Amino acid sequence: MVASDAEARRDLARECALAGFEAAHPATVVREEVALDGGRLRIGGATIDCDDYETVVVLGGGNAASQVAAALEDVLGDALAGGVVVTDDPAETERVDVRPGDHPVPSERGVASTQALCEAADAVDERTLVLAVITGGASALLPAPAAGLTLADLRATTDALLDSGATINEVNAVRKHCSALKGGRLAARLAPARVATLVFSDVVGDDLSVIGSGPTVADPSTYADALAVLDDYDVAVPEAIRGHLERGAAGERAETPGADDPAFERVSTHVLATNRTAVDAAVGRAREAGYEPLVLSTRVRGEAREAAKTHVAIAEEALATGDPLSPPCVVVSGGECTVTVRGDGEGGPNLEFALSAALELDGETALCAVDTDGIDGATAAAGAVVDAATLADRRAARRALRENDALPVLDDADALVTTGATGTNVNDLRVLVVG
Ligand SMILES: O=C(O)C(=O)CO
Repeated sequence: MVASDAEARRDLARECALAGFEAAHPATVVREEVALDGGRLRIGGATIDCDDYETVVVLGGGNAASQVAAALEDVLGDALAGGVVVTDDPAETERVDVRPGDHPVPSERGVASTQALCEAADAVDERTLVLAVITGGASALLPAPAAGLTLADLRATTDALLDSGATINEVNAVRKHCSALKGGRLAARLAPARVATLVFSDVVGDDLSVIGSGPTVADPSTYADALAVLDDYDVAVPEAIRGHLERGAAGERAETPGADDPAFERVSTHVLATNRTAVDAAVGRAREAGYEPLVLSTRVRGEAREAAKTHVAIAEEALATGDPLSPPCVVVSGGECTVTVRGDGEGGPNLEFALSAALELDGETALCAVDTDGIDGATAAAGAVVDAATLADRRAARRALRENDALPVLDDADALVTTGATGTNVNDLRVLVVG
């Protein structure tokens, strides 16, 4: 293998991934998807006449919420009166109040910020157009304990759910039924205002009622579903939570609003960016570089180290037989892999994906695996770029993988992709460059 060819493949893998980050950044997305033209607000294919409303405000939360708010300020200018968003990744804004919260476990300051959001929500009326910004992370960043519950109850429940192996749909069925805001309750609070919800999806499959626990979306799940999740996964939660859910299932608490609830009569939902946004941009960069691209799937999930082997197998097949496409080619996938933590090391799903791939790769292939929010697991890296030459000591690398300690090995190999918080969050992205 010629060293410069290998380097070019690694560079291209990284460039494709970074193109994905840029395309999914709120500044890029909002510039493309939202425009104000003579009082008419275009959001994707829909149009709302701002002149029908006295006030336009932005309310919401999520990792990317303040970046979306800043981009909306640019588009709307004086037409935007203000608003409140809660985030852990603050951007500079002029009109919208950016308040702090924490993720993935809710915090005291998140509760205070969400209280400010609720007060702003209670101040709107039918002459208000609310742009409700919901991005990944909103479930933890917008904690509003239901009556009788405390932040400590929510924190203990979040911790237990995140360790349980339950899917995000299941986790959020519980969170929605412990909240005064999630599962459509924010929409109920905002009615009769006109609400246009702007969504950045970090959920595989983009179920609107799951993204950020769907504060403005009708909720198909029930208290009984929430209890079933706790039972199916043996999740130990505080007595107050179980009691609350049991009373809800017995009909003593109001259900989250469903599709026929009048709360949603004046609510529309607009998905501005998904994993596909990043995947398409990565494909575009590959094409520019003269490589035939293939989108494998935007729904790859499961144990990261195993999914990595499947990706390597696809590259091997391409090199050996030209199926599913002939090299030089670029295979892109998205979705969200998980890690079953057994050791006590530093890593995340993308770092484990990359390390597992590096142990298998042989031949003219480079792979980049990154989290589009720039923070894989709880590390300071977005992910890594690897190839057959990345690992100097394979035994040590295998041991690191066993101990969930991918970060130091990939750092020593100078393989990390380190971007810092990217301002967006549309799940994971992997790029295989096959020479
Ligand atoms: O990230 C969150 O807040 C979710 O619950 C999924 O969008």
